[in-house]
Amino acid sequence: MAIIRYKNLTTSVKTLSQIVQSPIQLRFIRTLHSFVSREPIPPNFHNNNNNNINSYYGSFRYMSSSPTHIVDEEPNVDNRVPATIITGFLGSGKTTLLNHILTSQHGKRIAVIENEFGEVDIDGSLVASHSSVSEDIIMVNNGCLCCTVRGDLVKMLLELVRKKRDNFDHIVIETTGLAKPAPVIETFYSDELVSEYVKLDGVVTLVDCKHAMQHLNEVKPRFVVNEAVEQVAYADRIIMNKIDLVSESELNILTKKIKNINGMAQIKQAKFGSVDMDFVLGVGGYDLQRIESEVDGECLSPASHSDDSGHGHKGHHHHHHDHVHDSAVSSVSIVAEGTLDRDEVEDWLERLIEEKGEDLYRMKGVLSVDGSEQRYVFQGVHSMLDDCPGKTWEPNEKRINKLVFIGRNLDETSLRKGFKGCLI
Ligand SMILES: Nc1nc2c(ncn2[C@@H]2O[C@H](COP(=O)(O)OP(=O)(O)OP(=O)(O)O)[C@@H](O)[C@H]2O)c(=O)[nH]1
Repeated sequence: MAIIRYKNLTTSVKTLSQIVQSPIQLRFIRTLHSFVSREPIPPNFHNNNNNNINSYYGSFRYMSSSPTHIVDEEPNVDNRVPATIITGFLGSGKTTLLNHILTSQHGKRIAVIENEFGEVDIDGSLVASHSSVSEDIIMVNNGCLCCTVRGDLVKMLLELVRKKRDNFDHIVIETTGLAKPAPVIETFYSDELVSEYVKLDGVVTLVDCKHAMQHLNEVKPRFVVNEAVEQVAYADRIIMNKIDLVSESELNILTKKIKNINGMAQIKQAKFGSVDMDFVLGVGGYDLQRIESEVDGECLSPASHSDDSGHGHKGHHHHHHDHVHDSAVSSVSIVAEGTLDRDEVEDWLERLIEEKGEDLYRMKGVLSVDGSEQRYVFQGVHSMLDDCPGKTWEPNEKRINKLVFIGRNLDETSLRKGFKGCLI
């Protein structure tokens, strides 16, 4: 069972009565986030095949009728519809990728939520002219998805699942070039109805290889976030787009820069957003069952730490610091053999999110804890922490713990100290 904990215990206690039981028995505790008023979803919404809906905001075009979706009613099967967030700086190629998704043969019926500043939905017409027949496209024109229209996003997601669930298999949300991903991600956790019916599949960030370095290095005034950095930091998948416009050495420098910010995401280079669909759809970025393969990826594989190799893994750690530019957002990864005291781990992680939740963008880990033959798997976004037992350790398998943290002003020394304090 996956449990989502929040740092604000008072809030949790206050709202225990509002715990929602989702199809995968995910216990959800509502936080202090602002909520928008909305109509309740009728219990039989799955069977509601009404094609005449209008979105609350902006134009809505329903582009096809589709075969009836068969809903698996088995208990413990996660029937929630996956949603992918596409983000990236202005002009990085988000619409180009979206068109690629909509015209590729992946067998999925996609509902699209887009938002653009201004009155004219230029991107909407671009997408529409390219898209195949089975997409829903909703435009949000009233501002940036991450701030003013977040409530609208909730409404639209609910509207989609309530009225048109039978007509799509996946939702793709294209954010404006300036959108900060965090509030959009939080929508999937902080709104109990959304989290009950929609699961966040992953954040895909487009990087314009020609201009990214300039944006990533831009020094912002105090308390002003650098959106380009944030978009890279929150990504599960990064598409380094427009590689036709840069040299090999420029690419290498940029790749290093990106890995310094986000040592967790898988990265692919592309021209015109042309990547395999399984790189962007069905990535399971927030799926505890898949954390292990994620942290086992290139970023945390022992081979990637050639500077320390040959000394075994014990106490092995790595900090993706950018020493050229003092970017406040970076990754810290820890790879170390040993077994941890489970209570200490839970205390440590909870303390961490309580004290540093604001600055901890993402964290993931696979740990060996005492008294368990199974891996202890966790993932977190800010002050949300989600954990569950993972795969069983083989009898003679080296118990190597792998953790990765992405955040602002991460204190590597204290993270390592915290980790070591849990070792038995
Ligand atoms: N040379 C080159 N141009 C590209 C590539 N990918 C996209 N473009 C072009 O870059 C421009 C911007 O691409 P879009 O897909 O509209 O970018 P976007 O991120 O949706 O842009 P905004 O919505 O303004 O944030 C378009 O003219 C694309 O044709 C690429 O790999 N190479």
